[in-house]
Amino acid sequence: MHVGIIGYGNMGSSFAKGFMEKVQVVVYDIDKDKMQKALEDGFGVAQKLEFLLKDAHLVLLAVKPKDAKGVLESLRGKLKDRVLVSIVAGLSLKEIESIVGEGKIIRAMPNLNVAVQRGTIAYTCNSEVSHEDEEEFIRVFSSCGSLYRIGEDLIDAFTALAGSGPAFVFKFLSALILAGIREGFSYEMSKSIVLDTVIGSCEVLKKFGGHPEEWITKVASPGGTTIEGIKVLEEGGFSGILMECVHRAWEKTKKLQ
Ligand SMILES: NC(=O)C1=CN([C@@H]2O[C@H](COP(=O)(O)OP(=O)(O)OC[C@H]3O[C@@H](n4cnc5c(N)ncnc54)[C@H](OP(=O)(O)O)[C@@H]3O)[C@@H](O)[C@H]2O)C=CC1
Ligand SMILES: O=C(O)[C@@H]1CCC=N1
Repeated sequence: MHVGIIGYGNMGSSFAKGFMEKVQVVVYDIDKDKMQKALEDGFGVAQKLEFLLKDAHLVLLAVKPKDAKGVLESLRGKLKDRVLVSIVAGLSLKEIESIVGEGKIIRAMPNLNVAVQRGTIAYTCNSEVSHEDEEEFIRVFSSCGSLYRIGEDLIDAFTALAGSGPAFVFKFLSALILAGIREGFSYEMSKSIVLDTVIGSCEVLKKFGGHPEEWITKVASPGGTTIEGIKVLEEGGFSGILMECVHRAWEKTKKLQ
C-alpha cells in the first residue's frame, strides 16, 4: 500500500517528504519537470492517474482550485475503497462528492509548515470515512504536523487563520527585520535576532500558557521602553488590521475558482 499524491507543487512535495518515513509515496503531476523532481527526490511516479490509484489507500489531492474539478472528474467512480484527502482551499465535501460520486472523502487544510513537519492541519470527514480510515489518515498525516478535527463550518476560517497564516507571519517577520536594520543591524543579524525572539516567545507561551496580554505586562516595565512601542501599535490599529486581514482571507475562500 502506498500514498498517492496528485500535484507535486509546494504542498504535494512537502507532504511527500513528511510521509516518506512512514509510507511509500507515488506521485502524479501533469508537469513533467515536477515528475522528474519527484523521481530525484526518491519517490515513485505514475505516468497516468489510473496507475497512481493502483495499490493506493490514501490519495492526496494537491492541485490548485482551478485544476481540482478536472482531476475529480477523472476520479469519478474510481475511488472505490480508497480515501481521497483534498487540501484544495474553498472546495467543500459536498462539491467533491457531487463530482466523484460516492466515496470516502477527507477535506483537510494544512499550511506550508508541513515542509518542516511542523504543519498545522485541520480536517473533516464525510460519513463514508470509517474509524479505521481516520486512524490511518492520522497515522500518516501526523508525520507532517499537528492535526485538528473540526467541523466543516470552520474549515474556511482555518484556511484564513492557519492555511494563509505563514504568509502573515512572514510579513510580520519581514517588518520586524526591517525595523532592526533601521536601528543599525545588518540584515543577517537582524533576521537571526528576530527569529530567535519570535521562536522563544512562542515557546514561552506554549510552555507556561496564559494570555499573551499577561506576558506583555511582564515585558513592559512601568514607564519603560516596551510600552512606548505598544502604544504605537495600538494607535496604528495593529489588532484590528490583523483581524481584518484574516477576515478578508476568509471571505475570499467563498470565491475561489
Ligand atoms: N500553498 C499553500 O501554502 C497552501 C495551499 N493549499 C492548497 O493546496 C493546493 C495546492 O497548492 P500548491 O501546492 O501551492 O500548488 P502548486 O501550483 O505549487 O502545485 C500544484 C501542482 O499540481 C499540478 N497540476 C495541475 N493540474 C494537474 C492535474 N490535472 N493533474 C496533476 N497535477 C496537476 C501543477 O502543475 P502546473 O504548475 O503545470 O499547473 C503543480 O505542479 C491548492 O488547492 C491550495 O488551495 C492549502 C494550504 C496551504
Ligand atoms: O492562498 C491560498 O489560496 C492558499 C490557501 C491557504 C494558503 N494558500
